Amino acid sequence: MLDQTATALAPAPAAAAPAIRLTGLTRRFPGAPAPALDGVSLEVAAGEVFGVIGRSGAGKSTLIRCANLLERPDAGRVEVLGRDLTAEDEAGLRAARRGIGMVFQHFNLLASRTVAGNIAFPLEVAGVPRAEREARVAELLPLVGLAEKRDAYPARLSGGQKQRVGIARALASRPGVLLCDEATSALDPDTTAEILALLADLRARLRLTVLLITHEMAVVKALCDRVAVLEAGRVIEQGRVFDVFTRPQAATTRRFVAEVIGDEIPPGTLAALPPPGPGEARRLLRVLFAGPHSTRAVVSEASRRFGLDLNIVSGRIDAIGAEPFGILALAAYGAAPAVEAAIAWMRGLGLAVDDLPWAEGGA
Ligand SMILES: Nc1ncnc2c1ncn2[C@@H]1O[C@H](COP(=O)(O)OP(=O)(O)OP(=O)(O)O)[C@@H](O)[C@H]1O
Repeated sequence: MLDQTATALAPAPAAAAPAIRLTGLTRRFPGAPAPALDGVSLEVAAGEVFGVIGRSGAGKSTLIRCANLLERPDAGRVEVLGRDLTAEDEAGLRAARRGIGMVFQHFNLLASRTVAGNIAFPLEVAGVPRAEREARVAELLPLVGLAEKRDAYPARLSGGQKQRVGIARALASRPGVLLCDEATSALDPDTTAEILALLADLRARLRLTVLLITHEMAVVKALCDRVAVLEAGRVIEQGRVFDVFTRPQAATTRRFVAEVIGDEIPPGTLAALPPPGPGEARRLLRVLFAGPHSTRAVVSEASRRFGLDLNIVSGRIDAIGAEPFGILALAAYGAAPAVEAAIAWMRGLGLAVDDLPWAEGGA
């Protein structure tokens, strides 16, 4: 049975349909003033880690529950590994769910079973013979770093260890896709980092396809290839994590991104800057360097070439995956055409330059 499942759920070839395709998902709970999901569409490619981020109440839990039909959408379609779950009857759904692993925020372990017993549980339910179950558990324990804890009961485990069990259990039937519901939200920061590293490692080794929901941008940054931002049941922005982090479009996304990118201008900084001199323009610019630019050289050369006074008011150099980037906020003083020319010159170098509002002290 295990082998059959594995074959049926082998990763799709590159040109095939996405591993998960959600189309026009809508869910309104009876009596609720607004729908929890309002026409959500997204696609997760085979081997991709896709994050859905949103504030409390945005609709994330409803979305992930709809993705395996634990919650039935009022409208829309859920396709997983080429199978339309919305068209399946209960028996079909049970079979399809064996190809979908689920990791929960609160682990949902059985207190009366050992670590091995919890990991083997979905295999037992699926009727996998004992010897095969034991072989699979023996494979999974070292993979999640729990080789020593085989016979421990959940009450004796730390939160991080419990989630390792939850992850191993989700992988037990070699699912074609993994759904993660706030997998690190119940953990402290160090344990969160550990579990994120484990998921990143498993993802690389097993080429997992993952759809995860989270309210933490750090999770998206550490794990995801692409991200969708959910607000009031709608996707307000989606794209590659690098693009969304470095050039967020929606105000909500900018707030999320600021939490992890840390490119906010420290309070009081702008108020401390001088007003523009007579005939001078003063602009606040956000300059994004993607790739191996030297921020210092660009700032000093722009200043020299165009006769500007450029003050760095905040700066941050970071990387998302293997892609480095830098973000600077510059207060630019000089003749208006010279500032324009400097902006055009920087854009010509491939930098993204945007105006920021002069939020303090008045422009
Ligand atoms: N079973 C339910 N009955 C009625 N309303 C519900 C139900 N489940 C969710 N809702 C409502 O639907 C909206 C979306 O909830 P959902 O739990 O999906 O959001 P969320 O982004 O996961 O938030 P949180 O992070 O707080 O769980 C909220 O307004 C919520 O109150």
